[in-house]
Amino acid sequence: MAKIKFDGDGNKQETNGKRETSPVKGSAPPFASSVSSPSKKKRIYFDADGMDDGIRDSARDSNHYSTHDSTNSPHKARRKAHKKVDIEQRNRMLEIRKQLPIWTGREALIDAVHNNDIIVVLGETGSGKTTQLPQFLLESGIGSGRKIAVTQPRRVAAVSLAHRVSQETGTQLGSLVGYSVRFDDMSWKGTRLKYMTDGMLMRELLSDELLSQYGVIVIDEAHERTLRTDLIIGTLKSIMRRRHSAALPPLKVVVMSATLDADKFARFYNAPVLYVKGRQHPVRIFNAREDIQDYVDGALKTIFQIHQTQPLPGDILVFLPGQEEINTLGASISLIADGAPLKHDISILRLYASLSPAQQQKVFVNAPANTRKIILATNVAETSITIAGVRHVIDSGLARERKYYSSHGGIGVDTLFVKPISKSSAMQRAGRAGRESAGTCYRLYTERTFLSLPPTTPPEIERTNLNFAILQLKAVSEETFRNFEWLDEPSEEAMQQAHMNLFGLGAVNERGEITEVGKKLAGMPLDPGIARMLLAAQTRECVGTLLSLCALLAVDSPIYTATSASQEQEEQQHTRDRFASRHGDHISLLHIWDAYMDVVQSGSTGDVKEWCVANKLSERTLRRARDIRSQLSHQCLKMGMDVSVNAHTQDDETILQCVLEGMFHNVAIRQGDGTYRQIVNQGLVKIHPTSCLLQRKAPCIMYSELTLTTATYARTVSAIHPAWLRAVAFYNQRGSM
Ligand SMILES: Nc1ncnc2c1ncn2[C@@H]1O[C@H](COP(=O)(O)OP(=O)(O)OP(=O)(O)O)[C@@H](O)[C@H]1O
Repeated sequence: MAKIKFDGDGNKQETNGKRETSPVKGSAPPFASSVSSPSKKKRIYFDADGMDDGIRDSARDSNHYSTHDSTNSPHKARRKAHKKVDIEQRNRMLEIRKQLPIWTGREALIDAVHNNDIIVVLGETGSGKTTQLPQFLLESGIGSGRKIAVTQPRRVAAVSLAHRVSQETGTQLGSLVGYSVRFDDMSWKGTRLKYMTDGMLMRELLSDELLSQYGVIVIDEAHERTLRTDLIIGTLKSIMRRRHSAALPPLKVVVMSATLDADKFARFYNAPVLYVKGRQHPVRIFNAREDIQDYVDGALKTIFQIHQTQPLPGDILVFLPGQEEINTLGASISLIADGAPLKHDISILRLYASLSPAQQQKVFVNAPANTRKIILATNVAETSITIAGVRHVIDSGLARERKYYSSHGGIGVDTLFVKPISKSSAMQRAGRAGRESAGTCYRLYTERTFLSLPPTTPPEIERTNLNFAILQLKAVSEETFRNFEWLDEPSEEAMQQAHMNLFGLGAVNERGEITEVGKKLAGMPLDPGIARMLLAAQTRECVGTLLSLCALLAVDSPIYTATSASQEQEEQQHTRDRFASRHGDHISLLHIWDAYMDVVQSGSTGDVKEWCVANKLSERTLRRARDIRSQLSHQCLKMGMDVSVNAHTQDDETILQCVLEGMFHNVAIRQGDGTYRQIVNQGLVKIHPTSCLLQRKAPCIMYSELTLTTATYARTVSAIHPAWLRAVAFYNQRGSM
């Protein structure tokens, strides 16, 4: 294997975004404890499908304690756990906490929150903001005995932080300290410190407009400017005012940011800024001598260069744009590792957004002795988290991003594409190697390329459609929508398009007011279009089937996709052919689902695994879809829907008509040259090669998403009858009356 050449004499370091030239400092602490004995022969471990572990079990148990659970005994158990504190552990962790830079500012921070309703904390990464500041507030009794919420843009961070802080407090996860993320709630009414995604706090607003159960809201990673964080920041301003007039105790707000964007938040809220100095261990940066086009291959070579030359302990974290690249690289690593003599065992783990929280948490489990963990991740691992043991980062410099293209007079489209990251992302990625000790970061791009990157990623509000945002604000109340102040005002055109989309879905009426349909759509933890499909299914009595389809659309494709081996590509094509429907990919997905559920219901866990392997399907993805389906089903039952699978209304065309009600704007008509023209903005799209409709020449198609690579490709495509479009327009608008 040819070696990758990196620039860097080992002196270049990056510490919290500052490039320095001092020599490497700090020494590595001993490796965290290992759990199994080393083998003579080198082994490869995988986060294989179906491989359950302790975390999975505890997550499963946690459902018994869910706040949604109406039985009493779990609450009793929680209450009991709530009172149990492992004093020894708490004291041991206290010594570690006291080493963090933020500890010296403890009193000043508590005073500042006492004396101000809002403060902005500008803290360097690694200073201890996220784990410590909420504990300081809890310990000081701020918040009138109400809960403290800490919002995170990403699920994996919310869950792992709650794990860490519950350890630090010596309590059981889900009792004093808990988390709440989409489709997974590990908290109860007695939880005082709740790490949650910004999206979950938005959802809580739907049932508690003034967030009356909270005394403090801490908004973490505010500089990431996700759409939901922006929505919370804007909404809190009016909530604070309205809590005063409702004679509720004041709501305290802490906005935490890692960059100089802090000034923007301070101006917005007219709030003081407090600075916390950070402590980041030095990270040596190595830039590639030339930009590496085949970054998967570049990452592969770099992994083995590190593995064969660097001592243990020292796990490797690789940043890639998406799941496809992760799967490709994972397969290549195991191929090479199978045939080559390795210095140590390796354990390959994956981390990306659509994995379940339990699957994501596997990356935090220590590797067995004499084993190097290789974690293949997307940008979900970029901020907030600490993966113990990681000393080396490999950065492809790329991320998959969703961007919304608006269009004059029509309805814009969401497109996924791979693009270079920002400088601040690159620095965050490098920083993951220096959380516990000195580390190294290998960039698969030149220093020149790094210097040409934009300083920050633009706020999500500038690259997303506003359907969700407007619907959520209106669902909280028209007053919330009217009083809402944007940190960055979206364009008038984007607002109009969102209103048009929502009108098309029947979510708002012609005066722009939210309808009953709109309120139902906002209440579902889904994109409004997907939620609309479920409502359509209610009318057509096929909710049970649509639930399965919506769950499948919420995860990645269960069919293994890209790997470079042509034999594997052929096998994947066989899988697609085996389950293919003449109607297209949506029904094909349901064919996979039905076959999978047959095996689940009749076979053992081993049978399911074997069946998935034999059919080239990801059991992990299907299991995740099953989890999501059961959560959605619970939600639909609460809304009074019949979720049974009704054999009489199961015909494929009825199901596709339901899908079309939520995706009416994702429709294209076939042209003479074989391409398709979108009906809403006249753009040209091609059917993705993985679609079973590729050869069918259907005159009219609908699709779930567009991907922009060498052309604009429609993915998850089905053939529809043009006459259905008229019926859909009628149904949706009838819903809005
Ligand atoms: N799960 C963990 N395992 C080991 N150490 C941890 C863990 N979580 C946090 N730490 C330690 O605590 C330090 C502070 O973490 P914390 O997340 O509070 O920092 P932060 O200031 O919020 O940084 P960031 O902005 O990067 O999230 C980390 O640098 C690390 O040394």
